Amino acid sequence: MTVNDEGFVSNPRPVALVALLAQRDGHAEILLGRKLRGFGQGKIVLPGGKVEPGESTIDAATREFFEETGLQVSRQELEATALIKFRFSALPAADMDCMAFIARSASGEESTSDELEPLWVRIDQLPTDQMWQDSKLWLPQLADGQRFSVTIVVADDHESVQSITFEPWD
Ligand SMILES: Nc1[nH]c(=O)nc2c1ncn2[C@H]1C[C@H](O)[C@@H](COP(=O)(O)OP(=O)(O)OP(=O)(O)O)O1
Repeated sequence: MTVNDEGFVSNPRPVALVALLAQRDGHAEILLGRKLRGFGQGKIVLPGGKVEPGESTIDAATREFFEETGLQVSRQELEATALIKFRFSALPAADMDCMAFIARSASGEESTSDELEPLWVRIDQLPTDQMWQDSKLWLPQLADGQRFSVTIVVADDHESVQSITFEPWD
């Protein structure tokens, strides 16, 4: 449990995210997806979702990634790379602490689920106009394999970035 600057108590939800990276047609690409329902519907995000009670973060990462994209990643393949804390000033109940894993290979056929439409995008051409405004400030570093912890405060308009703070993470 944390108390934010305004004194509100928040209890961030644990979330696991997976960034699958690959060279496709000579370009460095990442698998993102358009969220088809739930929080942030319509936005392009990293695949992933809630860690269930009693579940390990890495198990949640493989399970959510498979459920949302149809692709399987092995636990050995996943590299915990960044801790991303989203704080929503207007909606503290939506706060989340995300563990982002990088994967460099996956098996299976990707398919659209009822939660996500998977989309391969070039890392140097991220569709930032369809993503959360903060994502362009940290996703390139994640895709570059940098290790960091970041806290993002989304402003009351539920869109703009009120603050973003990077910290080293070991
Ligand atoms: N400010 C933000 N910037 C960003 O890039 N991605 C964000 C974000 N806020 C939320 N997300 C993403 C992370 C993750 O992909 C998704 C939220 O995960 P969840 O699937 O847990 O959401 P839901 O509320 O739909 O829960 P489920 O019931 O698990 O489907 O939204």
